[in-house]
Amino acid sequence: MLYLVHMIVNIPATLAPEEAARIKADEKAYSQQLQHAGRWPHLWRVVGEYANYSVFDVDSNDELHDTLSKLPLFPFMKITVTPLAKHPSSIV
Ligand SMILES: O=C(O)C[C@H]1C=CC(=O)O1
Repeated sequence: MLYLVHMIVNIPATLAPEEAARIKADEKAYSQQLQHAGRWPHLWRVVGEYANYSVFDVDSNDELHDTLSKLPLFPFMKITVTPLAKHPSSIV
């Protein structure tokens, strides 16, 4: 199942810079692990924003929720999920 996910990151200024850097490094490692596993096939930066549009390829709503809630930046994100279905005119 494919899901379009919009993530907006808002790290509070009160978080220590070293802690923010550690969380971002953990986030990068976790996201690359999911990308290598084929679970996160698209990750695109929104130009001019600390935000991304991603496509996740997972088996269920529960798996997506579990995956997203384990993101190290999850406590600092606003996430919007759009489930995707095959378009009848699509040739792929
Ligand atoms: O930078 C972001 O958009 C947030 C998050 C998504 C992947 C990653 O490494 O960080």
